[in-house]
Amino acid sequence: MQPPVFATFHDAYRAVLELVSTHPQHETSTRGNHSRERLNVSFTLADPRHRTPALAARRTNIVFNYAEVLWYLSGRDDVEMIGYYAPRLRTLAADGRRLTGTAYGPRLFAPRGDSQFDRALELLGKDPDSKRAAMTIMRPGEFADPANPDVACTLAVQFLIRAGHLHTVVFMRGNDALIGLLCDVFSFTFLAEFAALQLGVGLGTYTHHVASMHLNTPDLPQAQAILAEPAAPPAPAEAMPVGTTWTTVAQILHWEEQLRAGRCALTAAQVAALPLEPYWQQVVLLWEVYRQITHQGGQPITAEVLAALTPQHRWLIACRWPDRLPSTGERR
Ligand SMILES: O=c1ccn([C@H]2C[C@H](O)[C@@H](COP(=O)(O)O)O2)c(=O)[nH]1
Repeated sequence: MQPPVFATFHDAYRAVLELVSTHPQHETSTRGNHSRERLNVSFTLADPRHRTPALAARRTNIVFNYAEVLWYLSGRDDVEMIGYYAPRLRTLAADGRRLTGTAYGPRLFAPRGDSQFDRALELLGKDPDSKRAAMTIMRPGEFADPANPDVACTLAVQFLIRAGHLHTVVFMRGNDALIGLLCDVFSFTFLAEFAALQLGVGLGTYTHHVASMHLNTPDLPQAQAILAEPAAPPAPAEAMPVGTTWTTVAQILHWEEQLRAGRCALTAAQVAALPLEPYWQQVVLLWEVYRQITHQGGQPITAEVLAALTPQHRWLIACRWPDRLPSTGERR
C-alpha cells in the first residue's frame, strides 16, 4: 500500500488539513494541548521543489522557513539564531540557550565531515542502490524526562537513489498539521534538493510518514479559513542552483548573521552585486526584509527591496506583514 502522490505540497497540505480537521479519528489531550488526530498519515510529493503553499490565510513565514533549514545546515542548536525568527521557540529551550529536540542540525550535520548526512552521502556515492542511508534524529530515552519541553518529532530521514534520482523519506512520531507540517516539509524537501546536488543525481520524490498527525483545537478556525480559500494556480518553483555547495551555505549564513546582528543593511543593488546566484540573493533579500521589520521600529519595508523579491516571495511577505508594506509602490 503506497501513500497518495501530490503534484505540489500546496495540494498535500490542504488534503491533510481537510482530513484532520473534518474527519478526525481521535480527540486527544496531552501536555496541555487538545487536538483532533489521524493516525498514520502519509503522502508523496512528486516535485519536492513545490514546497510553499499559496494560502493567504496560512500567513506563511517564508523568512523563518529559510532560516530554519539553514540553521539545520549550520549544525547549531542555539536558540539565539532561530529565536530571532520565531520568538515562541525560546520557550522550548529548557536552559534558555539550546534547543534539544527541535535542533535537527547537530544530529544530521555535525561534526562536519563525519556527520550522519556526510556518511549517508558517502555510502550512496559508493553503493547507489543501498537502503542503509538512514539518518536517525530522535534518540533512545529522549522522552525519559517528563519535564523536557523539546523532544524531537522526527524519527529519521532516509535517502535512496533509484533510477538516477534521490528519493527522500521522512518518518515522524508526531506532526502539527497547521504549523509543524509546513515548516518540516519545507526544510526536509530543501535538504533533499541540497543532497541531490551534492550527489550529482536528479531530485526524486519526497515522502512524509507521520504516526500522529494532529491539529490543535485553537488552530481549527485558521485551518477552516485556509480550506475556504479558492484554488490558486501553482506558484513557480525555482530549482536550487547546480553549483550550490557547503561554501554557498557558509556565505548565506554569513549574511544571515550580519543582518540579524544589525551590523549592516543592504540595498537591492548591493544584494544584486553579491557573488551569489539569484536564487541565493533572494534568501539574502529576505534576511534584509526581516532586518527592516525587526530593527526599524515599525517603519515600512523599503519599496526597492520589496520590488527585488520574486512575486511569490513578495506575496508571502505581504500576507505575513501587511502592516509593513510601503504605502506606495508595488505590492504584488
Ligand atoms: O519539527 C516539529 C517539531 C514539533 N512539532 C509539533 C508536534 C507536536 O504538536 C508538538 C510537540 O509536542 P509533543 O509531541 O512533544 O508533546 O510540536 C512538529 O510538528 N514538528
